Amino acid sequence: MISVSDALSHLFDLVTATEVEAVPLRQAAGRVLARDGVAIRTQPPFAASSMDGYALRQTEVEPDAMFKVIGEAAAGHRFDGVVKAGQAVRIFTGAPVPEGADFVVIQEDTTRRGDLIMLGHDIGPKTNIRPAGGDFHAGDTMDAPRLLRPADIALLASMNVATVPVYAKPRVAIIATGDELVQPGEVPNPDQIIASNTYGLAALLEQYGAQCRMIPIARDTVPSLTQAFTMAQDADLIITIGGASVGDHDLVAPVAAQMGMEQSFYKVAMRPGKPLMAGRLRDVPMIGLPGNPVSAMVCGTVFVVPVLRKMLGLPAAPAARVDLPLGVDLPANGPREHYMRAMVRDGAVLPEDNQDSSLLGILSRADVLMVRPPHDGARTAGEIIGCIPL
Ligand SMILES: Nc1nc2c(c(=O)[nH]1)N[C@H]1C(S)=C(S)[C@@H](COP(=O)(O)OP(=O)(O)OC[C@H]3O[C@@H](n4cnc5c(N)ncnc54)[C@H](O)[C@@H]3O)O[C@H]1N2
Ligand code: MOO
Repeated sequence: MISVSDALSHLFDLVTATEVEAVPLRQAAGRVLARDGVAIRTQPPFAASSMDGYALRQTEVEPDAMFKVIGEAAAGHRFDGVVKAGQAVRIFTGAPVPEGADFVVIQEDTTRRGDLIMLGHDIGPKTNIRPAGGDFHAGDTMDAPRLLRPADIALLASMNVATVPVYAKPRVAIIATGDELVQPGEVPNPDQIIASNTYGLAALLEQYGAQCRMIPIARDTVPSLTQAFTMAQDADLIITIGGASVGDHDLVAPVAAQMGMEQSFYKVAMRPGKPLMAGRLRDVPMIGLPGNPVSAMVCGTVFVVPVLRKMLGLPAAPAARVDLPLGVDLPANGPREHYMRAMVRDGAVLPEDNQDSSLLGILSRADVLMVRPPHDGARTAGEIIGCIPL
């Protein structure tokens, strides 16, 4: 058995970033920017008023000063003339500040009669002008790689980047295995159950940018599993679920081996998730997850999501953790790293009593996976422990 961190580095060695493709800005949210985004304009492109008011010369600002209004500047419509001594231009938020003016008095600080304005008494030093290029200049970049958030999309739009180079969504083929499985919505016979973790895993991976394809459930026979692997050969990553243990019907490893899989590792010192395997099947990276629903979902979170992030051009790194205080005392941990379903209440982390790896109800209720390192000693309430948010 290898450690979780060794398993993760072997997995990172199996994958590389996907191709780069160009997508319209509207489809770029949640994708990973693959090349630096370059501003093809300066924003704002001109000195712009930040308020509705009057543009004039700052040196002339004093209580009760009078100005003649000689024109108007609105957003999208500049005033073409020059503001001279004693003159002002009616201006609105977002409008270019006219030549000659270097100050905007907000309209609340003026009294207007006809084409004359008089200033009030409490005008501060703030110019109410946004300088040209205050946000960014042409040539400024958004650095890749970067997972594009909504604010990034707004910034790229403002830079006039309409087409965005992103890493292609990794195509992940998911193979559920087992005679006992039927799809949700089907009627199982008395000895059957519903395939669940396939659906949870697809949802998890798609949330992180994968494009998942569910291969029809492989039955516990060599031909059925061979057919499933063959159907998955055009994927960037093959995930199998179940059939990974040592039972007579656990055929994933033998069938993959028969088809030429180069195994990278089998078995990881973790709980749940011990019978994890990985390798390369005819050049396609493959990860074999244990069948227990919680084991598969935990391995999805701890291994597959970081692998996916690397395929999306992001740095190879384990799942992010937050440190939380323990809400209860804990006995010492055994030799395997334990990923415990836990709730967070009043800022403290409370592991569930029953950690059986078949119990999806407990996983669904959990807020975090609380991570206990191998051989971690007994802990007392209040001590800090690393947790992976779910
Ligand atoms: N003698 C031993 N037995 C087992 C060991 C061991 O070390 N020695 N390890 C146990 C551990 S830990 C795990 S985890 C499981 C892993 O088993 P498999 O990967 O071979 O998975 P299966 O046997 O196919 O299924 C286990 C369990 O999960 C259910 N299952 C499978 N696929 C799905 C699915 N897509 N959706 C919902 N449920 C699924 C399946 O019906 C079984 O109940 O092995 C232990 N045994
Ligand atoms: O590792 Mo199994 O995944 O403990 O249930």
